[in-house]
Amino acid sequence: MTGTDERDLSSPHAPLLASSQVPSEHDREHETPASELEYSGGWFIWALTFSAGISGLLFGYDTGVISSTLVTVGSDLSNRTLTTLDKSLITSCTSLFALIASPFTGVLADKLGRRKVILGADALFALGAVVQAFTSQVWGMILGRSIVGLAVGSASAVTPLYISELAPSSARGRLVTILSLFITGGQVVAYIVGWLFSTTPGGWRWIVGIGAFPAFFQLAILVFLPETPRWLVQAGHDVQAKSVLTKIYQDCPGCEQVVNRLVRDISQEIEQEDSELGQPKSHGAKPQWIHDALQRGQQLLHGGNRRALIIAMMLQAVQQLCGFNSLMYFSATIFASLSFSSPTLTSLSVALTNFLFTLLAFVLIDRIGRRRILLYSIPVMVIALVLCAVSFSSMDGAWNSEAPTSNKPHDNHGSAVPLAILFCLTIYTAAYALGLGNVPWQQSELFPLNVRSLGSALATATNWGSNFVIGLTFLPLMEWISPSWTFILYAVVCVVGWFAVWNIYPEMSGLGLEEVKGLLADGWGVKESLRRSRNA
Ligand SMILES: O[C@H]1[C@H](O)[C@@H](O)[C@H](O)[C@@H](O)[C@H]1O
Repeated sequence: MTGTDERDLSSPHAPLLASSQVPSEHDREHETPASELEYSGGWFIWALTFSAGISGLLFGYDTGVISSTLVTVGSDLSNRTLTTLDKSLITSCTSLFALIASPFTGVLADKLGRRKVILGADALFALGAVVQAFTSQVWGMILGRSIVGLAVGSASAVTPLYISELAPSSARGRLVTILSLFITGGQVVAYIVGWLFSTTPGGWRWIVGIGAFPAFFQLAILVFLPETPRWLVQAGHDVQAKSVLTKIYQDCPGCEQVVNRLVRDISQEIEQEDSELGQPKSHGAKPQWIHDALQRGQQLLHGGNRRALIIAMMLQAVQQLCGFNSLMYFSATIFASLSFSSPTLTSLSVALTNFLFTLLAFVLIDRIGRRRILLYSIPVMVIALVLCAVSFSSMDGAWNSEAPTSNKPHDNHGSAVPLAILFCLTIYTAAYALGLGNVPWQQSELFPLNVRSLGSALATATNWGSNFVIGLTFLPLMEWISPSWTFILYAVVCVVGWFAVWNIYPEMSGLGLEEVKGLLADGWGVKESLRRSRNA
């Protein structure tokens, strides 16, 4: 770092622009706020989003791949057929380690930068894939899946943060949705690869090992990707921040003004946060980064930050507790029980629907808005779940998740009920993909810069905690309270989620990241956000 092109780190929030560059009052009045620009970003930001989105592909691939792995592994591990306990541990250790990794990711992303955490996640993705592909023991598989869990946890926390901090506000929704497209696309690829290798002896080693390739690819290209301007300003690298922003806004009319305005907004936000805090430094006992992390934790629990955290955690909890991943992990089991001739192919239809409707969400999200898309789509999920429950209740025989294929508890050949269930689950998946599947990943936009990565990380931990609960409880619930009541339970979660969204989730579409703070400062900001979006 050279003294001439960087701010003095000892006063990290000193005025950002050299005095000759500081605009006059008159200039400021005529500057266009970045949030009011109809600018969807040039090739640079799209290239960055696609490169970062590979993390989403890995996340989707590694979570989607488990169902086919479990059914093709045979007795290759520890020379025995997998027990139910083996299967549960192999499946759930990934969510558990993702849950453990995500809060630490927040601290690391602040200390080292967003980009380095993505690099670290890639290394873990590759290592986890290699360990799984070469192991011949059950514990080796659990170890590999746990390493992948650490990778998934950190990638899922840091990548939306990275993309939303780079994105121009009018395209932010769409750019973050690209991540969901990569996740759901990764799941489709995992189902297809699983199906292709299902009859090859030892094919499961390929299924899990293939996950290493995108990780290596991303590792190679990430070297060329920049850090986010917001992190750079916070770390005192202002000139680099400006040059990244200049590339992002290069095709935008009045680019220089917009960039100046943005840099000043970010730096003012940091200054204000520091002055609210009084910037006490750590003395003695605790290292500075622990001190900073604790301080951020305290800040997160106050006022608007606490509201942002509640919204982000609520959305992530509803995304998982609505039960969607029970389909992702066990749809083949469900369809086998319903006597479909090719359960894996039938479950591929769920993954495909999820992907295609995420694509539709990508087109619609910035136009319709996050809040509205949720308020429209969740009721459709409720209706589909209730109809699914009614269909299940009209079937004979009790559910048996231990041996759904051999015992065929539901002998329904010739009945229309399995098709009705497939139809309801497809509608449920489509509505989920339009709203809940992707909106919660817009979480970073809710938080001001100083608590953004910690807040996003805690929301991501909520996602993985709830994912773990669903993965662990779905099959027992189907047996204990019946399929109908299980789906009714998910419908109740959706209803509760709908009311929570209605009451506390303001419309974020089109707001600049620096404006959101004001919205949540004195309340949930729902009315104010609706007023603004009507006027926009
Ligand atoms: O956004 C994603 C997506 O909807 C996936 O299909 C699902 O498996 C994940 O849990 C979720 O976080």
